Amino acid sequence: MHKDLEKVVFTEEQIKKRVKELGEEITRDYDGKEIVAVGILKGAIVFFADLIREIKVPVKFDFMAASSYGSSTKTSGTVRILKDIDTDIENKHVIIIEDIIDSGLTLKYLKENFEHRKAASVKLCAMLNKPEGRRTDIKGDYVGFDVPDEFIVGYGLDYASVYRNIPYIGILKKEIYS
Ligand SMILES: O=P(O)(O)OC[C@H]1O[C@H](OP(=O)(O)OP(=O)(O)O)[C@H](O)[C@@H]1O
Ligand code: HPA
Ligand SMILES: [Mg+2]
Repeated sequence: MHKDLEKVVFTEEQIKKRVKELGEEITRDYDGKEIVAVGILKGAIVFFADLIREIKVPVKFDFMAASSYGSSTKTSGTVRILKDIDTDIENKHVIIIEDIIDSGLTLKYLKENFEHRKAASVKLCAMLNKPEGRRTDIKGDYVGFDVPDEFIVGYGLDYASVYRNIPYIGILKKEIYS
């Protein structure tokens, strides 16, 4: 285990199995349709790359960069769009792909933004969900695992831009950020 982690919460094997199941569920739900998968940079990139290979209907990729945490473990409360998609999503079936739903502020903002662009449907897919962090009523349509109310890193999730390349998911030691 990485020396800065307090605990591993999901191993590489558990992640792989769950991602495959999510891909199968999405494949069933979108039978006969084409998906526009929008990955939210940077955190979602690892999950995005794994998930789209488990989806067996046609998938177009796009990316949006949003940031609300900066170098903190608490949300700033303001979602900044740093890069927009370049696909016209009008009448398209969009799945927004995220690493984690915590306060829910990022996804609430993005979902409303996408609906204004007249997508045929907008669903939310997140590898992790932290129910105790929630500050809005947003809910994921496809969720990998629930995590405890701790600061999580690995599998794309960072603290101050570090730890994204850890291939499993763990709890960061409090002494690292307090
Ligand atoms: O539900 P919320 O409280 O809004 O938190 C979730 C969002 O916060 C993190 O992104 P961050 O802003 O840290 O940017 P990053 O993806 O580049 O790390 C994470 O990747 C989600 O996008
Ligand atoms: O627990 C978390 N870890 C990393 N990034 C995050 N963004 C929201 N919550 C988290
Ligand atoms: Mg993010």
